[in-house]
Amino acid sequence: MRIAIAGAGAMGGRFGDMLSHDNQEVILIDRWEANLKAINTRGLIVNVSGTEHVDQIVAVQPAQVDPSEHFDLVIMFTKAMQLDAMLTDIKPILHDDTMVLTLANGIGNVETIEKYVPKENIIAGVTTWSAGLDSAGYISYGGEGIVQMQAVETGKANQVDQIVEVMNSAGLNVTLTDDAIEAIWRKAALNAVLNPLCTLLNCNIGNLGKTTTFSAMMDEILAEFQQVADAMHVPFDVTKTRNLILAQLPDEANGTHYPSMHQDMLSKRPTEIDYLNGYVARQGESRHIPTMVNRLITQEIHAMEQLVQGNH
Ligand SMILES: NC(=O)C1=CN([C@@H]2O[C@H](COP(=O)(O)OP(=O)(O)OC[C@H]3O[C@@H](n4cnc5c(N)ncnc54)[C@H](OP(=O)(O)O)[C@@H]3O)[C@@H](O)[C@H]2O)C=CC1
Ligand SMILES: CC(C)(CO)C(=O)C(=O)O
Repeated sequence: MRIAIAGAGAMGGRFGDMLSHDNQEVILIDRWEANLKAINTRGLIVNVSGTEHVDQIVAVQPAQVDPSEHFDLVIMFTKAMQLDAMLTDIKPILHDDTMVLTLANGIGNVETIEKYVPKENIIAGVTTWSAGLDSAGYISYGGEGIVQMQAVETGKANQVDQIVEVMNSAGLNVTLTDDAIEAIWRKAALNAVLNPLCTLLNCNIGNLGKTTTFSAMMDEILAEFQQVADAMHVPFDVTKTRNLILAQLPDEANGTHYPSMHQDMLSKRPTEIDYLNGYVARQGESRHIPTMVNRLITQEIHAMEQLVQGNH
């Protein structure tokens, strides 16, 4: 299967590495020139639980992709705030026979893609796989994860089934769900708990889970998600969400992982807080639903962004 991964950072690199190792035709698309140069010069260096290998995978600028090229699948793996720009850049290769999969964190990504791609060509999903971007052309990963996804509209079932088969052959643990919106909200809530708390407390997921106040902090954040989801008529099961969060704590899951938001803060790069806690805080405020916890967390992360970036 011909696959283009738009966004060659930590997750784009991990998925590209796993798919290319399963003999799929994969290219990485990215605008970050230093990343492209490193990958095309020496290969993508991949550190898997301490053991390195080099993946000779092609990485190109969006403008370098021949518009006549047809990819069976494009996986969007930019950060949420880069998604619109990347879609504009790669629009020439978004043909009628190209499926577009989004596994990025945050709420609102599907709506952004719908501006560029017919709904029946969009597959929306979430993933608990993790990866770190150590430097340009160098990623590290470990642990296990899952992918849950669903076509936004029916009509391309055969293509979706082929994509599930290819991704599972690469070991990506993919299942189809009948409610991607619920899965996206559940993952966003997971990220709204783990990502900012690990970033503010400077700890990995496992150590956060060992604190005596973790459970109370999780429940405060999730209670506001539940109220806003109810008001927006979005199915949200706080117990399933709690269980998914707790399942990340063991080392063999994501316990040793510093969430992507922590990595962004270390790299002095913008975080996705506005697509997580910030999204729920805004939606709550517009409906006169108290969302003080998520609003304060959002403000704290933005303040931290300004401090680490020197914009204060
Ligand atoms: N990391 C993780 O463990 C997980 C992440 N996710 C989600 O997946 C999506 C992608 O995340 P992730 O792969 O971690 O993101 P990364 O920040 O690692 O990479 C995404 C893109 O950011 C840009 N970028 C990264 N670093 C730099 C830099 N130093 N200078 C310039 N550009 C840079 C590149 O795009 P560009 O060329 O446009 O600059 C890159 O393709 C996000 O929505 C994230 O929340 C989901 C599950 C786990
Ligand atoms: C790995 C995981 C699940 C932890 O929140 C994630 O989604 C991230 O790092 O952004």
